[in-house]
Amino acid sequence: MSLPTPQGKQSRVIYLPARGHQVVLGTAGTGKTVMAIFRAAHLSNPATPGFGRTLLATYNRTLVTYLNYLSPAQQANLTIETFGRFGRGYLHSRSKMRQRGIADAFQRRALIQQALTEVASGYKPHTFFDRDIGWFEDELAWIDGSGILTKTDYRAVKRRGRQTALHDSLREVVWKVREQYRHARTDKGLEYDWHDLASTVLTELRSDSSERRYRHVVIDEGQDLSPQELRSLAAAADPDGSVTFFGDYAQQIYGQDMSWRSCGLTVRAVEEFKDNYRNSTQIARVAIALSEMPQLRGAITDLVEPVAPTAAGPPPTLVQCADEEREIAVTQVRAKVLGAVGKVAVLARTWDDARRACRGLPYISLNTEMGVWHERPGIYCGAYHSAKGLEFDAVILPFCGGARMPHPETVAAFGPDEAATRESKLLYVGITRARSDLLITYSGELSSLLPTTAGLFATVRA
Ligand SMILES: Nc1ncnc2c1ncn2[C@@H]1O[C@H](COP(=O)(O)OP(=O)(O)OP(=O)(O)O)[C@@H](O)[C@H]1O
Repeated sequence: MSLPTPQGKQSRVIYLPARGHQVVLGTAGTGKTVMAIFRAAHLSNPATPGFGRTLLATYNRTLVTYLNYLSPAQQANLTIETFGRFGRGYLHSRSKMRQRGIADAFQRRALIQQALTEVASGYKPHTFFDRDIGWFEDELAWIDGSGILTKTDYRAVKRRGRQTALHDSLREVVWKVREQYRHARTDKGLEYDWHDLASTVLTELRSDSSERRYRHVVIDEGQDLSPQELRSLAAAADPDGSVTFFGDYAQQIYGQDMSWRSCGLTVRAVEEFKDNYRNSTQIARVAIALSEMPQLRGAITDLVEPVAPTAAGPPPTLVQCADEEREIAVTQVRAKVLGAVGKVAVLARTWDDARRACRGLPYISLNTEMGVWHERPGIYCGAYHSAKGLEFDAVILPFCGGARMPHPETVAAFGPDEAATRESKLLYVGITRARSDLLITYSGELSSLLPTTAGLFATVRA
């Protein structure tokens, strides 16, 4: 795989000082991942003054597979891994991690549900307890990801990103659920889950005066790591080394006014990438129109239409179908055609829907078990969130009717406004994965989250 030649600001970012903290921001397709790889290769190269062992960290395993594929050559000094793997390995090296000591997502959900039922039994019936379990999972993840360790701090903190503040008495309840959940989890021999691992990693690193394994840490897709994970990574780098954060801050889920300093980074200036090298002009226009819709206004800034060398492409197509079976048929016909000559991703809001759209097709699943990244033509299938950071020649997004987008579970958990913002960010990820072809299908009403500006799409009925 040959990486593109860095242009303009990109080259500068690779050669930023090998000491201190650096932040590089840019919207989709501006070359952050590629430059993160160049930067990590540079810092781990013995020819670089101040070189040293370098960790290139990101948030999911599919992305690690992709980064490994893109990396010019396996270098002895370079480790590419997820935050979770780094954290688990570090705690293991400090005798703070036993085999199978981390609750997986299913165990976590079941234990939170059980804790919620137990706590609710001590109160009079209240609609708060009827909230979707996803809301409680998300709130606990936010508490741990933010590094909130006491009830007092939780009650005092302003919950960013949430449109309606949670009443103090309800925070009391959430805290009880959290404590109950953690007791039940510990009773099962599960010391951690993937959300609270970072707090122990950070505490351990702060008291660990031994030499750091990594002189440099480079973080890709940093907006998807929690503040506590970022603090841990900053603490994991040698004080004489460097930390370089690449991310799309505009899409950060932990709130936009989270300061770098509070994430453990001391940053003097922020580098920004503005040129989109991935999407055709037509696809970028759809993404821009989406970012300007009320539910995302202000959340995604400075998105720009691509500059050369990206060519113009065919108009994105919006297909109105009689029903979902018809959507599947259209998706499959187009996936076969596009997948014969390039990489096509069929992405849906949930894994179930993605698999349903691809049933019977020969496809490669974008799941975290994907051990090898393929650059050959074919059909790739996954949920929107599994495609973060990746790119394809063509993207098909089935099931974009109003009944499925926003996802009803998200609406139930967070209410219509917050759900619209969250779900639009996922749509934004899906749309911006496409280099040249984009096809969206729906049945019933079109999702209100999608832009309908005249001329954005070629519209077809099937
Ligand atoms: N200077 C360049 N010249 C040509 N192509 C480039 C250049 N920089 C990046 N690209 C290409 O643009 C595409 C997007 O790059 P990359 O995946 O690094 O972007 P990103 O900012 O990480 O995007 P996202 O945040 O959406 O995942 C890739 O195909 C990459 O090879």
